[in-house]
Amino acid sequence: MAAALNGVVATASSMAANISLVPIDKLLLEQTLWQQQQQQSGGGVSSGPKRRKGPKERGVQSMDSKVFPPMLSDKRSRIQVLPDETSERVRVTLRVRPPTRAEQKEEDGAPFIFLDKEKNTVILRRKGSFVDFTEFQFDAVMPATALQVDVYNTAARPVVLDVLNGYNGTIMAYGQTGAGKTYTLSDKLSTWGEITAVEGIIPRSAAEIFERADSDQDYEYHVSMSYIQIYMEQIQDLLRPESCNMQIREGDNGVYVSGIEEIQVKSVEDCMKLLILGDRNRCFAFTKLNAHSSRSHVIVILTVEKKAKYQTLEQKAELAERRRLSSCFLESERVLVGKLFLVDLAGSERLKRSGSEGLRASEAMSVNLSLTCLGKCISARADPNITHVPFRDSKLTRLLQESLGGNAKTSLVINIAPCSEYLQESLSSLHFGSRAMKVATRAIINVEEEFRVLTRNLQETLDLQDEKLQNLEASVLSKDEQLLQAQKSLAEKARQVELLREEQSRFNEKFMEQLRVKDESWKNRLENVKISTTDTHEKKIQYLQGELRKLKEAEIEDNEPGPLHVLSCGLAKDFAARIIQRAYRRRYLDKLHREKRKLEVVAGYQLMVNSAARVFKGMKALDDIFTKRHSLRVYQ
Ligand SMILES: Nc1ncnc2c1ncn2[C@@H]1O[C@H](COP(=O)(O)OP(=O)(O)OP(=O)(O)O)[C@@H](O)[C@H]1O
Repeated sequence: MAAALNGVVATASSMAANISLVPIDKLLLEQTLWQQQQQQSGGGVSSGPKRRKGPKERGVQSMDSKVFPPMLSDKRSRIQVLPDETSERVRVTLRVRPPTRAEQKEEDGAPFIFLDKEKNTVILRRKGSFVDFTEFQFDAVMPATALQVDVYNTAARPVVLDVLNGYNGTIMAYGQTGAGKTYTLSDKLSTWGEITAVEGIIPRSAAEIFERADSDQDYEYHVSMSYIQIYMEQIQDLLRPESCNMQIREGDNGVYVSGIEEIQVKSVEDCMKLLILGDRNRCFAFTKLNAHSSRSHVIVILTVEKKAKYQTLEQKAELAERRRLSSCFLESERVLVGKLFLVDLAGSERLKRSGSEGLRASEAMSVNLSLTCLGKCISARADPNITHVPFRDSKLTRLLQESLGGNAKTSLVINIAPCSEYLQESLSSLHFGSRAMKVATRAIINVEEEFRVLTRNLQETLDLQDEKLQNLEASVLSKDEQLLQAQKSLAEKARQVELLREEQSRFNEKFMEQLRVKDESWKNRLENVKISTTDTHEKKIQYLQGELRKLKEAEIEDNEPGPLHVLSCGLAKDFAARIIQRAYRRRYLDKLHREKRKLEVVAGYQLMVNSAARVFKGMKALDDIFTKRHSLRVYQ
């Protein structure tokens, strides 16, 4: 067991189902490769808001003034106080962001937010008006001049200390876009792990945890970290960005994200590296209201396991013996498992103001929708008469179910902008914070026997494997189905081929028969070609020419669709038939031509004979004439 915990720690997790065995360096390397791939192909007091029309006004104070407008010290100004100040509930801190240069110019130095750090109250007053005001009271109010460390000490530190004692804790920043939520939680992360003045709640919490763990002589700590975002209602693991659209499951210890990566961290530096790594995959965008606006809700989860240290082998042996005797688990064998959720909510935004269009508008609408749902859950939790809380209406509320009045100590930081232009948005945030203060919580220390921690983690791993197996089985089934379909279509194709073959052999038979008939008819024709030997050559030639013409005519007729075409079941067959047919014709035509030529040669000989005869005859006549003349001369 100890060996297992020494090497790679199996962390208990109600949120995370996966035991991470991934060293940070390996993860960083994998992430870089993945990104390259992506580039190639990203208390005690509570108040309800009191809206009151004061009949008079007596001056204006600066924004961070400790002095209130006199009217508010009026006894008639009513502030609700929770009936039971010691009861556990969501703690709310208000933080006002310093004005930007543009805002400073616009406001003309006229304040509209008044804070009373003594009473922890805030008043919003309409610009130029001293009549309408709204007053809220929170657990703490932090002016624009408040340092990061002050905010951490007030809003976060108590929760972090509780987490170290085995409680679940949530620190959440809420407010309109550009109000300073990200600044409050995680601004200015340095890789070397040093906490500077500007570092936000997340690095400071991690630093506190490791500082305490290092100095604790009696307990050993195992810390692991997860980082997720909810973007357009899809959960993505920011440390494994390829894992998107992750599912939320419900186990014995509440809801958790199935398959989430939990990385063991051993120092603040490790945490910083993971935060920087996760931030690279976070969705930010430029809007008119914030140049670096978060388009998703992000949650950092730090799981702290704490168990008694066993220094020596003797101590371990003694422990084993005591366990054997008592047959139950001892206090010293128990593990405290505290989980810290650090939630940077995306800011609500009015599309008109932010000028978001297209995808940016869809993101804003998705964020607004989930924030509305969060508001509804808070309202339902704040009202004891309402029994149904619509946690399931959004992924955000489903995940934060325990933080909103369940087994968790929750601290909410309400961020508002300091200018009157955003009065409505600020009012809405303050109302939200005010309602949240009425949400009671019931945090308990999460103690688990060591073996249970492992068993549960193993069970969760098994669940995950089961799920993967089921998916595999489903995919195998679908492959089987595809195979069956392919086999069916193959059989059908084979049947068609068989039919075609039969048809082809039928055609071949008919075609051969046709050829035989043709052959016969050609033979007959040739046999009918009779030339009388007594005919003159001219007559023979005429006869043969006549035959030739007939043949040509017959050929033209044959070109028209005939029985061959009817029999044909395809172009190829038709083509083949034509070729054979033509070859036959050509053969017979050649034969006829040869006959004709022979006759012509014979006719040529005849002509030569005739002319030779004529020449011979002429010569004979000449001879006769000479003979006659010679004999006359001889006998005269
Ligand atoms: N207390 C502060 N001191 C100095 N600068 C601040 C403070 N709060 C916010 N800022 C600055 O104001 C700007 C907007 O803040 P931030 O990004 O934290 O707003 P946000 O509420 O997270 O907005 P979004 O919801 O759009 O992400 C940033 O430039 C940030 O540095």
